[in-house]
Order: sequence, then C-alpha cells, then structure tokens
Amino acid sequence: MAEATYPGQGAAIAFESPVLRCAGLTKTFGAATALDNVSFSVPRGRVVGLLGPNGSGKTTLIKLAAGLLTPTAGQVLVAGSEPGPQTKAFVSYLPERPYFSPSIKVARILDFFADFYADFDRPLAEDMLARLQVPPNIHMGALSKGTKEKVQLVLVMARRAMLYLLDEPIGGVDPATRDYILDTIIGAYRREATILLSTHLVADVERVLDDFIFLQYGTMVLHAPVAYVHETFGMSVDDYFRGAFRC
Ligand SMILES: Nc1ncnc2c1ncn2[C@@H]1O[C@H](COP(=O)(O)OP(=O)(O)OP(=O)(O)O)[C@@H](O)[C@H]1O
Repeated sequence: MAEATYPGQGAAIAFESPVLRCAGLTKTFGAATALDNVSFSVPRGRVVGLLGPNGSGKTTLIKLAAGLLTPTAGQVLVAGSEPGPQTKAFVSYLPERPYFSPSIKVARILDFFADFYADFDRPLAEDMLARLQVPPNIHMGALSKGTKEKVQLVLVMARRAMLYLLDEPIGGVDPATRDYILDTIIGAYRREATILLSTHLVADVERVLDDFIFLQYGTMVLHAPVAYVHETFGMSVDDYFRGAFRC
C-alpha cells in the first residue's frame, strides 16, 4: 500500500484510506441525540463545507473527529485510526470559540505552537499575521473579537497538517477579511490538505468548497460536490440551503 508521511506526524499513514471516515456515527447527550447514524468518507485534498441549521450536529461531529468527544455508537476514523494522540499530530483543529488567556501576547502563543507542534510553520504564521495587521507584541485581551478569531485561525492554518477541522472559521470577521481568509488562507490549501469547515456563511464560503455535507437534526441529508447542486438544481448551494431549511 502506498504510504505518505506528513510533517510532525512521526509514523507513516496509510495514504489510500480516506482522510476522514464516519460509519454509523451516533452521539447522544442524555436523552438528546446530537448525531444519528451518520456515514461518509472524505478523501485527501477536498475542501468540505459542513452545513446545517443551529443544533444540527456540526460542532459535535467536528469534536468527535478531533477526539474531544467519543461516539455513543459507530465510528469516526482519521486516516484509518480512531482519534487520539497519534491523529492529533496531523490534525489541526479550530474550536468554535477562542480559548487564549487575555494576558498572553500573540508572539508568546507563536512560541507555544512552535514548541508543541512539529508541523508549525512559524514564518508562515508571522507573514499571515502581518498581512492581517496583527502586531506580535499585543496582548490577546487587547484585540477585538474578530481579530482574536483571526489569530486563532492563522495559528491553526500555519500547521502543515493533513486534516484541518475548522468550526465556524470566519463567523466573526468582517467581509473584506473573510475574502483574504478564504482565498489566501483556506483556498491555498486546496489539493494539499483536507479541510472540513462548518459555517452558516454559505454564500461566502461556497466558492472555496469542493463538496458539502448537509446535516439536519443530527442526520446527514446530503453529501455531494458543490458542482452537483449547480448542475442538478441550477442554483447555488446557498439558495439550495435556504430552500431546504426555510423556517
Ligand atoms: N454537551 C452537551 N450536552 C447536551 N446536549 C448537547 C451538548 N452538546 C451538544 N448538544 C446538543 O446536540 C445538538 C447538536 O449540537 P451542536 O452544537 O453539534 O450543533 P451545531 O450544528 O454545531 O449548532 P450551531 O450551528 O448552533 O453551532 C443540539 O441539540 C445541542 O443542544
């Protein structure tokens, strides 16, 4: 079997396995079912939008793939392995909310990432932060909500990871910065890595997506290439999404 190694990963990973595979994936919280029997595979090099209304299970799915939650039933596999310390070495995860202490400086966080992740490309992170006009010597607490999100996204995307799991990466940033993030930070990773990103901003994100997964009430409604919706329904994914999930 062909194998490939990824920076920071240590061991060789089966190249032919899907980067992300869910089989009958189910997660309940007490009586609430957050994900119900979800199955799909994402091959290497795809940018996949995880779409769905509030409470449809997007964050739960991403946390399961990141190894922060364990399935109630079924399986999630990252490059053929259950999420754990081994997969965390090549999975770069952006949580829904910023988590850095307000008293820490941006440059210090870069130090932490450089120490912690062998695949962290510090010059790349510094370059992206400079383009976003974030000074390295500023404390996180002095940054606006949107700028904190930018810093966190830059850190996550400056890892040379195999799989990026991004939970609402552009929710809080202004439209002009969104374009930079989508075209330069996310669009540039096409074919080199796999990206699963959850978002409500379908119209903005659609142009950088290869595929999308629609969730509703914890079940998967559709997993298809973006081009499939354009060709089959003659509409954008955003229009399709609005029609399917109109209240
Ligand atoms: N820790 C938890 N305890 C109880 N219920 C939870 C927990 N986490 C999620 N849920 C429930 O699981 C369901 C899916 O939640 P999840 O956060 O995955 O949805 P989402 O699609 O990410 O929503 P949003 O778009 O609002 O961020 C919801 O009904 C939510 O209330």
